[in-house]
Amino acid sequence: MPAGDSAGAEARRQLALADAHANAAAEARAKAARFGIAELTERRTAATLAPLSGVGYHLLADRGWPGSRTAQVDLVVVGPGGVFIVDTKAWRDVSIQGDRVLRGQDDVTDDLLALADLGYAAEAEFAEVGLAPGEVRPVVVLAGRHGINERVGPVRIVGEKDALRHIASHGTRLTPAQVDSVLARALSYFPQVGASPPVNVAVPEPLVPSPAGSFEQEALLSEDEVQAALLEGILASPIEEWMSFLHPGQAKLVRRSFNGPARIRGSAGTGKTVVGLHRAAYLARTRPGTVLVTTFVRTLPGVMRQTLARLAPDVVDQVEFASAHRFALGLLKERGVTVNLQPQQARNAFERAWREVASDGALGRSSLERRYWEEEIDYVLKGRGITRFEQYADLTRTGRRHRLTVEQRRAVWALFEAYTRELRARRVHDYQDVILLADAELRRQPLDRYSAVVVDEAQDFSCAMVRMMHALVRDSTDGLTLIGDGQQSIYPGGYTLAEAGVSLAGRGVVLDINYRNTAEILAFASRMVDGDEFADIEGVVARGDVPGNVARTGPDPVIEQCVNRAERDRLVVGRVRSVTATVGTSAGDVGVLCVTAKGVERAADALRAAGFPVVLLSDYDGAPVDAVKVGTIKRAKGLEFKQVLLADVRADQLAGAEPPREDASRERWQLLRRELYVAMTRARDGLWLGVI
Ligand SMILES: Nc1ncnc2c1ncn2[C@@H]1O[C@H](COP(=O)(O)OP(=O)(O)OP(=O)(O)O)[C@@H](O)[C@H]1O
Repeated sequence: MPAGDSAGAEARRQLALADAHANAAAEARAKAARFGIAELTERRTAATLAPLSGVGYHLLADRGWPGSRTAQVDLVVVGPGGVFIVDTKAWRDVSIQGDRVLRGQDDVTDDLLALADLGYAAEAEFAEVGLAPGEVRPVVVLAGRHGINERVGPVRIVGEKDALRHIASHGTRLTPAQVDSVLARALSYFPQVGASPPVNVAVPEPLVPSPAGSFEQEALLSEDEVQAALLEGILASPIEEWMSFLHPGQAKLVRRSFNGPARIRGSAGTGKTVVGLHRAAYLARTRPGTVLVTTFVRTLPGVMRQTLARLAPDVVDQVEFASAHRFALGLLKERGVTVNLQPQQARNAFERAWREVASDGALGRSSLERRYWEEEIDYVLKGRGITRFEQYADLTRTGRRHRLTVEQRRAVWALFEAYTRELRARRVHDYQDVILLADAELRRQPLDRYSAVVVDEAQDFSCAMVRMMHALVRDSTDGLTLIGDGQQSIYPGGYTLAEAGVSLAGRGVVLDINYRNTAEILAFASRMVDGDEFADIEGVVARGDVPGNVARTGPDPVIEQCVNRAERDRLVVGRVRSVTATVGTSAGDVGVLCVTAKGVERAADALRAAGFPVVLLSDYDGAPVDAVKVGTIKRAKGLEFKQVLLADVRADQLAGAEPPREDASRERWQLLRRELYVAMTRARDGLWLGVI
């Protein structure tokens, strides 16, 4: 080969090599630019959030993405406000429209899905130590942006300048010990990332330029802004422990999926409502639509709403709270169905029907009081929505101890017909009619508004109420959660879920740690229901759940024997005075509970006369108020107080008293004892009974 040819070939080879190097360099530069931007923005986010470490937060940077060999999590922040999984995005022309995120014209919502998925997985991981699911928050920080604070699905999107305030604003939700336990879990869950792989190119090792100088440019937040944001968080009123940190069993139950209606039960104070509220928040966060939380007592939903507003402020607007009747009335109004609820006129209608067809007949002559027959119609017939005698003729009257003859059933039916005629003639409805109308309306035209329904104190619901709630979600996955305790049933009659068309098929969970009462209070209260058998909604005769664990101890309950009512009033006032004199108990921590409305009136008058602020439970909406709460036991369902006083108990109603022999009286006696059990188990620290 001529010399000129060889020189030419070498020149081309060198040129080709130069091109290859140039291409490699261009590629490396482009890659470096991408990483450089990411590094820069991530560092800026870390720098922005760094002041949080002064108030108890830990910032874990560049941790491995669990389950991935290469992906990284920019920043995991663990502190008093919970866990924040932070991903920084250098997205410029980004806009948020409803539940979608757009970059220019492109929909990039799916880019957030990986972070959302990581959030779900991390929730499960941290539930193992008891962290409530809502305390794990995926956050996207938009580099260079400010004035943004939006939520897309479970992901919060904030501007770079808003990130510090956002995290600090969660205040103190975890104690230092809980932060430590979550941190330990985070350190193992988000693994440390190893060194980067060596640069693999056939060129001399490139010199890595120092991070872009612009990093130190203008501070994102001024010193004052940082201080203000941190202070706001520190001053935020602390939440109660169980709002963020649960028993691991509870935390896992909150997230557990059931492929149809499910039931959570457990004796008083075992955290059923707590789990129900967390579950409502969790369901609201993880699926579109509204979650309905419902219960029987009219005022309880308001109280629960107040609690959820502190527990899960991010989703409280996606959860609707309504008593069964409030819900039914709302539905009927929405559908244009006329309903005229007039409880007093309904009572008059019953009175008249009784006089006309029953007082001189089989019912009037029986040994049972009129009230028994009234309840038969109210709970056994209308509570189920029975409309034909054949349905009643051989009905198993669950929970009704007294057997009825065929003649008596016929007489009940005649009374029922007469009562119904009277109601129609007056154009009025009773409480049960409201539910039956709504139930019928839902059958006529279903309602698809709710993704889930959580029923608390489900044992108070009638069969028709359960059917109505079930109709809202049918057998959908996690649609219906019934929470309750048959031992706390205080209304006559019963039914089985099968009658309501609901099948649990084994989807039941029992909670068995009592968090509320001292062992002394619980032991005392349990004597009220010792050996009590009741008809459980799952169709079995149940004995009541007994908690396996009661964590706290305290003084024995106090029983004061009073000679008359005036003395009892004085002693009630004296007891309230002495418990509110102790450190840590104020008027708002005291509940004075009565069996009768008259008792409520007396106690409230006596306390007011002694200068105590009083709020009646019938007016209480859960907003913190430093006044003694006074009300009937029925109104106190689901509530709790540090100190409870029972102000109108009779000696013969207390433990040790012999149950009556006659079936109907025995049934009533047991209902009353369960009511007293409910009242006593409202007490966290102290229980007092004024007995005549
Ligand atoms: N994991 C927990 N850690 C600490 N306290 C808890 C926990 N779970 C529940 N509690 C406390 O126990 C109390 C009782 O819980 P909750 O009201 O949910 O019980 P419940 O089973 O619904 O009671 P009831 O049936 O008697 O109304 C709560 O107010 C809370 O103070």
